[in-house]
Amino acid sequence: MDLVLDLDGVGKDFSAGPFFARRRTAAVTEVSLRVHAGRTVGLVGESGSGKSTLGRMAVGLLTPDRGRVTVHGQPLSSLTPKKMRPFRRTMQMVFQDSSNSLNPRMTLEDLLVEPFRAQDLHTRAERRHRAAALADEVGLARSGLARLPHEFSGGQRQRISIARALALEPDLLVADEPVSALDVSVQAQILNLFKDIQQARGFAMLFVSHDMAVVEFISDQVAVMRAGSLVEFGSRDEIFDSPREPYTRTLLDAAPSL
Ligand SMILES: Nc1ncnc2c1ncn2[C@@H]1O[C@H](COP(=O)(O)OP(=O)(O)OP(=O)(O)O)[C@@H](O)[C@H]1O
Repeated sequence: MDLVLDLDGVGKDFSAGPFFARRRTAAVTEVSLRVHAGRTVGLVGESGSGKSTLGRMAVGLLTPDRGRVTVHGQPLSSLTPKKMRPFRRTMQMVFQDSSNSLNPRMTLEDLLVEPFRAQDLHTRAERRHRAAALADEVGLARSGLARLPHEFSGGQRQRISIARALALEPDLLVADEPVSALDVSVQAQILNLFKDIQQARGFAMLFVSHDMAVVEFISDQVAVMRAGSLVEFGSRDEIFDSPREPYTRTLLDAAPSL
């Protein structure tokens, strides 16, 4: 299978504490992890375990202090800022609060055209054509293309964010708690959408969530993080049916009934 994301011993330190006693602490100590095309790795662990930091390093939004991030054979550290710009298209991220960053004055069509404009791709007519196709793909009615973000529900706004992430045909999608802010019934719809678009497009996905039920539904493999380290990695069934680590068992026991 096609290897898309290869994290090799990556780590990241942050400065913490008051100015007179500042110290560097590791948010991520040293993590190695691979994600293949068409596959989803769920990333779980308690708050502060380093999941978001790892996700940001995977798409090049944060530079690791240790180790190497390779996407489709290309080590990100070897890319100059100029080369990074077109390469960034291949790695996209969807956040819990992505929809808050939608420009409130832009229509749905403008929002879906923007990724093409930013990369200077396609003619104006072609951009509009692609915007409409993206709306279809994520289940937004074309009749809504002239509407503004506040006219959509939270779930629909997350669909808009997903469509924008898909616009440039990424090989890797990092989703950081993308359904955590949504009602449970809407969560299921958005999770199904992630599955459908992955099946259709074949991108690799790293899916960060604190919710074990969500992770069980979406993942092929599961990575468990604790205090910046990877403590367990396995297939979904291994992790959920016969976890080796007591910490993984604690997470499962703490989860509401699956
Ligand atoms: N920009 C930053 N500056 C300083 N410290 C940071 C920064 N980002 C994260 N940290 C710290 O790094 C550690 C890991 O944070 P991270 O957000 O990656 O964890 P997480 O598992 O995603 O947690 P959560 O589920 O709460 O988001 C935490 O101790 C956090 O306080």
